[in-house]
Amino acid sequence: MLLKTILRSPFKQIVRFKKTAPPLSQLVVPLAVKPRSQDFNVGAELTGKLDSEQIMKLLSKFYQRREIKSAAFENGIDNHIYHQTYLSFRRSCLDAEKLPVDLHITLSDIISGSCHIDTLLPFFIRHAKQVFPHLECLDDLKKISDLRLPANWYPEARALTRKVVFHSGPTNSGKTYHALERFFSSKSGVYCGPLKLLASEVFFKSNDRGVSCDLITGEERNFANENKSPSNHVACTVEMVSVNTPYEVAVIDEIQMLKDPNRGWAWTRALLGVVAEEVHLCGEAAAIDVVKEILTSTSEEIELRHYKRLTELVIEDTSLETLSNIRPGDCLVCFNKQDIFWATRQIEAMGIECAVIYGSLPPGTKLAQAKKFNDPNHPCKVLVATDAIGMGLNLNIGRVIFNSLIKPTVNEKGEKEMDNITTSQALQIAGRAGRYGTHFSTGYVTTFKSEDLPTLKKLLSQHPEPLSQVGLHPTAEQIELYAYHLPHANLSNLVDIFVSLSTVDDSLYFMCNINDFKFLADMIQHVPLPLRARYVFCCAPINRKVPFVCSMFLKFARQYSRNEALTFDWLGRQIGWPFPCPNTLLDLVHLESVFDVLDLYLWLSYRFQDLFPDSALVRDMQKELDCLIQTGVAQITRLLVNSETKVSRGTRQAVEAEESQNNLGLSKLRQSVPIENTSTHGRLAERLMSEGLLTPKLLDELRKEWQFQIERERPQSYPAYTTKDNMKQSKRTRSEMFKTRKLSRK
Ligand SMILES: Nc1ncnc2c1ncn2[C@@H]1O[C@H](COP(=O)(O)OP(=O)(O)OP(=O)(O)O)[C@@H](O)[C@H]1O
Ligand SMILES: [Mg+2]
Repeated sequence: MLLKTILRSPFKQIVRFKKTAPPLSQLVVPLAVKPRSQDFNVGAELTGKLDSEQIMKLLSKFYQRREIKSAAFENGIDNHIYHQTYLSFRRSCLDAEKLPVDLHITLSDIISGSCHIDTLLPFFIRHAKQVFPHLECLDDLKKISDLRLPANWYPEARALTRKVVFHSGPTNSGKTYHALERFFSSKSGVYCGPLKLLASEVFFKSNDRGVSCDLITGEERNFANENKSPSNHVACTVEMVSVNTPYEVAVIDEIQMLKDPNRGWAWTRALLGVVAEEVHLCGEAAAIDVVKEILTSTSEEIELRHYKRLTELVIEDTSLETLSNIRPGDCLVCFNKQDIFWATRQIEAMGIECAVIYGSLPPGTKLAQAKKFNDPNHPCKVLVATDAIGMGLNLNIGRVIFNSLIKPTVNEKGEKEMDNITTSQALQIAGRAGRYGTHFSTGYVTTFKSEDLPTLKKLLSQHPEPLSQVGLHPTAEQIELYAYHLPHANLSNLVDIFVSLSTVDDSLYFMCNINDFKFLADMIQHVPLPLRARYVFCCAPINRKVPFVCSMFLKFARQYSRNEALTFDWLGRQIGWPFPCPNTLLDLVHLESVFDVLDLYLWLSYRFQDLFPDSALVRDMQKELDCLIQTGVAQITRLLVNSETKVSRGTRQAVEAEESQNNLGLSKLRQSVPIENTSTHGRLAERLMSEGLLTPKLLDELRKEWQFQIERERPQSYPAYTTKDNMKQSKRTRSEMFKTRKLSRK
């Protein structure tokens, strides 16, 4: 029971990265106050030498006084700063040789009884401002980080009264289609999408229709015109949209992403800042009210257009239960790579070819896999994917099967949660089945496990919760102004102080998660860089969980700080170019991270063209790498088998040696190694322990249950083969069944 409760129930676990924001005083780093250099001690000349013991006594008395504490508080000095200042002030008072004359005289007067101890207050506050410079400019800082009126950040958009059209409706209802029709017929337009693949799709569609359109993503500028002059139409990822270029029509897709804890700020910026006569928003009706509310600050009204789903979506009454029930047109959706690899292996063992799509695959590989799955003449008719397919690719899916309904997420407080997927996510993913225009005129959806089916039914019967807040993010200019006021604070610290002092209208807005930014800022803190360059480096969209990418990020920053060009040759040496075809899953995962490093290079090359001169060559390198990864993914079962052999043959040391050679973390290795029956528990347990979700005591109890359950549950879960012959037999039968079913559907 215990095992079931922990692993199967829709539990909610919160891992706190950041508990609650610490108070400002604990974020600011005290500065050391240098004693003044003076040739002779004027104070002593005038009033005689001071006795340290008497000074200690009077300062201690001063520190205890309630009146002094409350006066300090009025000057922005809280308990923490009060104490830190006291320690520093006492140190400098005891260094009597270097005391400022006025302080020397005042101390002497207090000791002689000719003046009250409270006379020290102005000196104490003067000292506090030296130790904590933010006290001097608190009002300025608060003003800079006043984010209550973000609409005012975009004067060019505010010079227009834009016509805003909200296309709402369920998935597959033609929202984007109708907005794009307006985009294609306009004299100039910008499409803002959530993913590179969606922006590319619009780029190709537009140019195919004879409407010249450029593609702009963080890593790519693709001009429709040969002479590289900009076209009137642009398809871009939402972060890249210009808030200075005027357009007739702007389309902002998946507008409900305004609520995204990490990227929401980009939709808010596009919504408030895009300079267009007509702004078309596409997305869930749940975003309507918040958009209306935001647009009251711009005095713009919205016109609502509602659409109905173009094909039927049926929730099946039975779950899949076993992979032998898989049929052509099925897409098994998993929320982690382990399950993807595991399921692929099992399905291919039945003689059924799979297409595989997950987030960290390069775009070319994703497209190649999608193409293979979509091609009616290709034998591959089953897709195993993460929710990376939730937005974007057009796939000929007949049925979506949720392998599980639990997905790890990071909420707006930077906390990692293991929770049931939201209604919005369930609808988005389920909505991939039976896309209009494919040969599946009805979409079907179900779960793998029967116990998940009621939850899925419930999720799909609900409407996504209305959005209450949308994301915001400090701009480079705001951080730069902070740096001007607090020149000694490092970037990560500046951002913390910014967030702590910022005022946000929390009835409508929230501050997006800045943990990734801070992580990168801390990593390159020791590298000497100008603030603007440092800020740009820290905005790089990299996955900080991949050690190889992080180490290359640091190398890029170092090379840049030395003002040395990051040439193709240099890059090749760093990453160990060229690579052979991947042989194990580790190789494949490593190639994926190398692809991300090249993406990082290209991303930086648009920001620092001089020192990243070889973007064209790197792009070619990336194409080659994409092909290698495609080859690897096409033979995923072979890679899985090779990985397993290596792991089972080798000892822990061998695995670790390979891991360090590949510059991968152990967790990555574990992630990439398929989990098979009994060993599942050991590795899963280790992972749960390392993630703090399981205690050793609990593990002990669980082990006892596992022993019992392994025997009992094995035959009911995915088909587990005991002997080779048995497996071959099952493989043949299933493959035949599959072919028959495929023919009968045709
Ligand atoms: N009126 C139409 N004529 C022809 N094709 C259409 C029409 N409406 C939609 N489609 C096609 O149907 C498919 C689904 O439409 P679309 O992508 O606009 O849906 P959506 O509501 O934006 O879905 P999602 O919420 O998943 O983004 C697309 O391939 C689109 O080209
Ligand atoms: Mg759409």
